[in-house]
Amino acid sequence: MEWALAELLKNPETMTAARREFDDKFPKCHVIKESDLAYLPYLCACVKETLRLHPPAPLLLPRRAATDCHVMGYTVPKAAHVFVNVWAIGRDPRYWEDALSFKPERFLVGGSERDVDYKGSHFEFLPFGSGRRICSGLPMAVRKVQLAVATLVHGFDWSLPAGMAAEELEMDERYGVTLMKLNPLVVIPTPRV
Ligand code: HEM
Repeated sequence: MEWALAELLKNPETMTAARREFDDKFPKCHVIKESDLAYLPYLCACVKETLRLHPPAPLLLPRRAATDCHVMGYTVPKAAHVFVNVWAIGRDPRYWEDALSFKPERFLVGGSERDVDYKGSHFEFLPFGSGRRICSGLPMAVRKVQLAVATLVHGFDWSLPAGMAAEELEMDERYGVTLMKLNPLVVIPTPRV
């Protein structure tokens, strides 16, 4: 959620587009419910784009090779620990157009990645992993994050601390088991409803 808000603030045209989507479909005093998410494809694409650039588990969970195997010309010996760097895959320009830019529309109808979902069968996008150890909380996690981001975006105007321009907002990462912002996001909310 922190990364999503940071990206929306850093790319104000995406915040405006997400807002417009709400305002076109719901009255200002509307309290967003889970069932409303079906009408907010742009907001859902913002969450997807956030998870592409900032996967909370950047190396998934470690795997251990059950047998010697050969993958793309490399030999992986039996019992080797294997880490899948989904952070790097999500930013790889071989798989993503304009890979480092925050462009939610790539996941929408007409976008280059419109059919990519969370289920682990599109190997260029694996924020929840893949295969038999895929995140078992996936359906709940996606809905809850979408709902929380939607509520924050719809419910408040967000501004940066005095004098800070959107382009100055740093996106440095603290690398670890989970991928966090190096410096926590500082923003000023003003209720809209
Ligand atoms: C945005 C939120 C979340 C993200 C990005 C996420 C991501 C992940 C990832 C990448 C894995 C490892 C998958 C793999 O190595 O293939 C995982 C495993 C797991 N996650 Fe999540 N997760 C999230 C939320 C949740 C929630 C809310 C729950 C529980 C309600 C949950 C339960 C689990 C469990 C139990 C596993 C281990 C599955 C296994 O090893 O069989 N996760 N998650």
